[in-house]
Amino acid sequence: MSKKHPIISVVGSSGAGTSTVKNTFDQIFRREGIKAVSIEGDAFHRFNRADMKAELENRYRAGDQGFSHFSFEANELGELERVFRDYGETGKGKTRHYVHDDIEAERYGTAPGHFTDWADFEGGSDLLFYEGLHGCVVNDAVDLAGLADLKIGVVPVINLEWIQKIHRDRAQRGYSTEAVTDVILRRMHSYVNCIVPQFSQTDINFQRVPVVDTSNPFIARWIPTPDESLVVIRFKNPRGIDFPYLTSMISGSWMSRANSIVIPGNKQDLAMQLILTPLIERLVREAKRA
Ligand SMILES: Nc1ncnc2c1ncn2[C@@H]1O[C@H](COP(=O)(O)OP(=O)(O)O)[C@@H](O)[C@H]1O
Ligand SMILES: O=C(COP(=O)(O)O)[C@H](O)[C@H](O)COP(=O)(O)O
Repeated sequence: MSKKHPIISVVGSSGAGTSTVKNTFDQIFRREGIKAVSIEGDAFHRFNRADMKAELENRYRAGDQGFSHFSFEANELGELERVFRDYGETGKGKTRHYVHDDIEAERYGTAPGHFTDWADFEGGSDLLFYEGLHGCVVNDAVDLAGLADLKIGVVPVINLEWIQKIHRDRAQRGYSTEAVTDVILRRMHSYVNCIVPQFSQTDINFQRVPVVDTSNPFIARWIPTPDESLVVIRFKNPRGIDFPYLTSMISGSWMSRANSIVIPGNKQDLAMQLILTPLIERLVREAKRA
């Protein structure tokens, strides 16, 4: 846990919505005058696209059906832990970008399926913001959750997550529904063993639940909209959370458990601002005092 240089870690599976949630954090940082440096989790993949394809084929031939981008050994988690630890101690560190598609290729000047060079974080930041697949991993080799000061899970119910991934990968990455379905199936073992356990480490989970039929996510013509969903917000430690304030400020919200509030899907942005702003402000205030 770093105080002088706090770390916020937002974790979610592929297609869960962590990049989308980053937009809300950016709004809070902008409004509060907070300078954040950020890491996209894909930057710590171990292989580029071609090498990953070869690694997958080798492992399949060796009988390892469970290997995928979600697997610990497909990512440089030891390196990520070093970046978290160094940042927590010094406010310094480095990252890179994994280029998924032509838009990102244009932005970073690197071909899709490849990494940009490592680059140091800008100096003078107030905090480090991580969003991606593995920011709260705790296993025999690393304890990333222990180094993050605020841990957020983005965990839509699985049928919705699959709809979101299929639509995003078709629209932005040029994959077919069949190809994305194959990736979903292939990643099931590592999803259960590497991604899901993190959501027990997080401080707050945002779970979007559609209130329209998603029985067959592989034929959904569009992603259920915020108006077509609810969001369950669960607090690992509800002490200190002003639930009466939240339910009074978020119309249509209610408490489903002593540590969980349910809100209309179109109030997620408002809820995140109301909940996260004071938590982020406190992290930065304590950092300045440290
Ligand atoms: N709260 C939401 N409501 C509606 N669509 C969403 C929501 N969050 C994410 N999406 C959509 O789901 C897809 C995946 O989101 P993205 O942020 O790219 O996921 P990730 O970065 O976790 O892989 C995108 O098409 C995005 O627009
Ligand atoms: O799924 C993820 C996680 O990222 P996200 O959360 O953005 O989905 C991988 O980064 C891509 O699948 C890389 O594979 P590819 O080389 O096929 O892009």
